[in-house]
Amino acid sequence: MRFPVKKFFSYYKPYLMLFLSALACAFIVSAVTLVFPLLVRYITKDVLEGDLSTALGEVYWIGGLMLVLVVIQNIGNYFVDYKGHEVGARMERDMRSELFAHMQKLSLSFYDKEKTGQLMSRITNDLLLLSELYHHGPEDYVKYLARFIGAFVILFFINAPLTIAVFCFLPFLGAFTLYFNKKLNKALRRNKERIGDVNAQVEDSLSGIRVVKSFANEHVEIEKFNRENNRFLDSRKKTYKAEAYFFNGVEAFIQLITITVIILGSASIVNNTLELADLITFLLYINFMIEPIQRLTHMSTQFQEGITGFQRFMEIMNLKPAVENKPNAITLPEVHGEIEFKQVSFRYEDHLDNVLVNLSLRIQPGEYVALVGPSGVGKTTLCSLIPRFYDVTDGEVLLDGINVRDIDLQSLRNNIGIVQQDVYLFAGTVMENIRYGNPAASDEEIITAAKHANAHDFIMSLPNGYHSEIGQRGVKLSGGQKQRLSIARVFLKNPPVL
Ligand SMILES: Nc1ncnc2c1ncn2[C@@H]1O[C@H](COP(=O)(O)OP(=O)(O)OP(=O)(O)O)[C@@H](O)[C@H]1O
Repeated sequence: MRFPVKKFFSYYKPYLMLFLSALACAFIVSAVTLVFPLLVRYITKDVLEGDLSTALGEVYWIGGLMLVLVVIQNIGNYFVDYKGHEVGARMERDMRSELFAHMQKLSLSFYDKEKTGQLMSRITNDLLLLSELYHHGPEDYVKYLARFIGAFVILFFINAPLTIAVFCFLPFLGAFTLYFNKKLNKALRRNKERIGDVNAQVEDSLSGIRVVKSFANEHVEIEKFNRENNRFLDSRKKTYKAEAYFFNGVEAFIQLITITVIILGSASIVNNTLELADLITFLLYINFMIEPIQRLTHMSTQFQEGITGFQRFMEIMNLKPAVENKPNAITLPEVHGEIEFKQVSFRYEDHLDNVLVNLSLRIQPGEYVALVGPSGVGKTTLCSLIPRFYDVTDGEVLLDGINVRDIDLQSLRNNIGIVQQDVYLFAGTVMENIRYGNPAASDEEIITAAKHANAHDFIMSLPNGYHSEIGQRGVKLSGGQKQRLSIARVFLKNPPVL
């Protein structure tokens, strides 16, 4: 996949002014920092080696100036830390909302394949790291590039040969960094997949906690979890190994540069081509040149983490829902409810066998139909084709004579109600769960729907009646009670096709 540069930067757009202000502050802070060694040089070279009777007064002045610079630096850093992070957090919020909205649009065939825990990991961890890159990345580049270039220019004017000697190390350091970047990218990507697996395992084990307990299989779940947890550890160990090589390699380069400066600088003093004050300044500025390179390692890790997070984000964003609206899809007028299957064949995936083959069936409005057959023969599958949870492989499904593929999805599904075999209720109150069938319904309508579903009596016996909390997935209700609520939910929707 080519890296979508335009898309990557598009998330800055709403916060451009704030972001640019933070960048400007980062630049000012760096520029101010560069002044300090120059002031030290001025004191050691010009003030203390000049007329000592006026020296102290001048030192006080310079000290005062340094204080002012410190204040500017701190205000700038405060703005960068606070507003810079805010920009990153806002972008992260936007992307998370976009990703969640996109996931909601993806078809069931996508969820058949993906693990919920993995998806949760993408939407939480990955974006967190990406937001770090979004605000720290450019800030760090501006900050350290300004320091690096500033220090290089100043050092060049102080002593060109010594500066060039230092500079000669940098291409090697660059090549070294590039080599490890690739390794780290791979390692960080693997880490993300592994933590996703851990999440998926937690999600699976905890969702099925009742089954786990009924089989007294806690040890099995612990074993499965530990397997994933250890795989994550192994993956992180590999990352740390690569990082340790990388960080220490860079450290060695830095020490080599410092030693070179000390030796060459001392030799230059002996040869009278450099003054001691200049060597001190040199050593002070060397840090300004080295620090960006030192940070480069951190920045490249941050960069890799952010970029892999973005790539994983785009992998989902680039997925098109398998079932989509056609251009100019029809919004249904009043629906009578005639359903026709015309020589329908269906398989869940290309490599799987057909579940339905050449099936034809017509259901008249007002007709009740029961499909009877062995388990797994395709009864649920057949029902799933009417609201287009999946599209037929061959043939067509018609609602009131219109191919369901030509109907606007929202309009189609608004006219169909389904009580699933596996009842799913949301955490919340009884009232909220029934209202899910029609968010605009009044309390009276909800109570009527509950009465029709034979749920009113048991609801009234709950401690808070319709306002009773039913727990995660309705755990506080019996199986039959859950089914009645889900029937009430569909009655409230009152669709032409049930
Ligand atoms: N999401 C899916 N992906 C792949 N295969 C599936 C999927 N859902 C169902 N199947 C397969 O399709 C076949 C038909 O399943 P379906 O759920 O329609 O059966 P059913 O007749 O409703 O069974 P039951 O009476 O047991 O509920 C089964 O062999 C099943 O394994």
